[in-house]
Amino acid sequence: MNVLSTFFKALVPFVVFVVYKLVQRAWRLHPLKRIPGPPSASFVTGNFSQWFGDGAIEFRKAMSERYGRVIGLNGLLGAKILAISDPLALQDILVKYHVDVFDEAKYFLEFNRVAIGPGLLASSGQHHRKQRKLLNPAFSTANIRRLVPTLQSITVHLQEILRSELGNGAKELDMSEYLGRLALESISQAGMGHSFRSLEGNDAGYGAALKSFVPAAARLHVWRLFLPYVTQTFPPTLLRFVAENVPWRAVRAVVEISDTMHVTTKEIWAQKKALYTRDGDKVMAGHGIDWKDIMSILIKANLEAPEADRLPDDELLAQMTTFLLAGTDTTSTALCRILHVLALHQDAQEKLREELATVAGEYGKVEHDTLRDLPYLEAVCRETLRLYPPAPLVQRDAQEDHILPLAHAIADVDGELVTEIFVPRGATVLVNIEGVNRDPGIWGPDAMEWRPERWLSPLPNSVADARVPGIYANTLTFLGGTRACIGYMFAQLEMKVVLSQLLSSFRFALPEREIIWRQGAIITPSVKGSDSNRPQLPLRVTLVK
Ligand code: HEM
Repeated sequence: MNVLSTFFKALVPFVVFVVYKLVQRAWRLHPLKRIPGPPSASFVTGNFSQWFGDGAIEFRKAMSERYGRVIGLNGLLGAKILAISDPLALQDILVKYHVDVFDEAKYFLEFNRVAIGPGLLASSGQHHRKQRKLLNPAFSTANIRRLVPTLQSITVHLQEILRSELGNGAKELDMSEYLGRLALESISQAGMGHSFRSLEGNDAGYGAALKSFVPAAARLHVWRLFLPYVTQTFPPTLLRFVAENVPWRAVRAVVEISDTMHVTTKEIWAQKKALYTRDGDKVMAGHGIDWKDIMSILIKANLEAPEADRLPDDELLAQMTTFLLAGTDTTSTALCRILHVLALHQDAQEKLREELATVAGEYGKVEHDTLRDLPYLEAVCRETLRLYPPAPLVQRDAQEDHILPLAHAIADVDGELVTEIFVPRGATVLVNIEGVNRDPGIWGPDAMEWRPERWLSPLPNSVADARVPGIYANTLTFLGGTRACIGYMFAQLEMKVVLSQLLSSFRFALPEREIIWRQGAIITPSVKGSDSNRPQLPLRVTLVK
């Protein structure tokens, strides 16, 4: 108890220091007040709850329509924030000045370092580049392609589970639950060559920890902002002791979850590394381990890399949980969205099924190259990921003063046209992924419509002219620049494998209850009126005759 009371006493000057820093920051960000945006809803949290809380999806849409490509929002304690979808400004933020000026927020990196370990989501600048240099080749087309049989057999397993649920009739099934389990099984087998038996509904250990990580982290949302100050001020052993004993369930939950994930990945890692170090390439042939997975590829790549490019074990180990965290809910919610739109657009669902029927084998399996080249499947995936990006925003913080150029002039609060914006050091910019993907100036007047056909004929010139700095289909869904999604090819492949097999076997239709979409860390499906935080996508499922 003594340690705790000393800690809380030491906290007083610390809190004063933090408040001073916040006020100083709000003052420095004063120039951003010239950018028009909605009035603040609260002095303490500004527009945060409107932008990220219930009703956020509609609020953001209304703000983009009203204020356009640069929106001046209110953040914590009156600090100004910009939400940006101007492609030229985004070139600066994501590509040109990413390493020197605009990086992930410090609190985000620090929280991930403490909770997940020193992986991609915890590293910045040149160090982040070094990690990507070693990791990128593991996600090459050739390596991802070798994972097709793994993904297909996981989907066959799901097909069998759904068939036995249905018997001979139709049934309402929560597809979010099944797709969540499938996404976890896919990334754990592809990422670590390990099954957590998620499809069987195994809800213990690593799988459970992974599922509860994001909600647990979200409960600490505002408090996470102070973490960089806390870790700079107090030694790690004291912080660990406090975190384990503090009467605050959310903190203790994060500690427990983080320990479970760390211990599990470490065991799998140690086993594989020992085998590889002993037997080298010969090990690929056996030991009952699937050596096609990303972890095995990385163990080999790291041991063979020149000394200067190698990463320490703890950094490689942390990537495993990073991949699983970043690749599970994003992919499952994207798949949920596709099934939902196909349930809304039965004609499109039928057209896709017809395209698949010409090429699908047993269980609806399609060869990799054929799957990649199916035009309507590609169009459905692109259009859904354009209109409904699972992660609609990401945050970047300016490390230095910077002048952002704009492709399209905006009027400031006095109605004066400006073609560049002064962004002071410490300012937060939100990369408005959704804003870019839905911009009628880029996509045309039907930008808000779900119309896969747009991808089957040449896109308007405005799409190429906009020079969106994204890695996927002129959108920002998987972002762009050095921090672009490392798993984007894997995610696309997984989505196509799953869709081809599920649509060959099942029809999906809307339930009686209304499905709505909610903003959390990512956008997830729910049922109107439900107070559950768990994603839900009840669809009426029938067997295809
Ligand atoms: C439809 C599915 C997916 C979407 C929409 C998506 C989207 C994104 C976005 C927007 C970012 C940038 C985040 C930021 O900078 O703050 C990102 C980063 C990342 N994604 Fe994905 N992702 C998906 C699937 C995956 C998969 C399957 C993996 C598995 C490996 C993955 C691994 C990562 C990692 C590790 C990063 C951090 C990259 C870095 O900082 O260098 N993602 N993703």
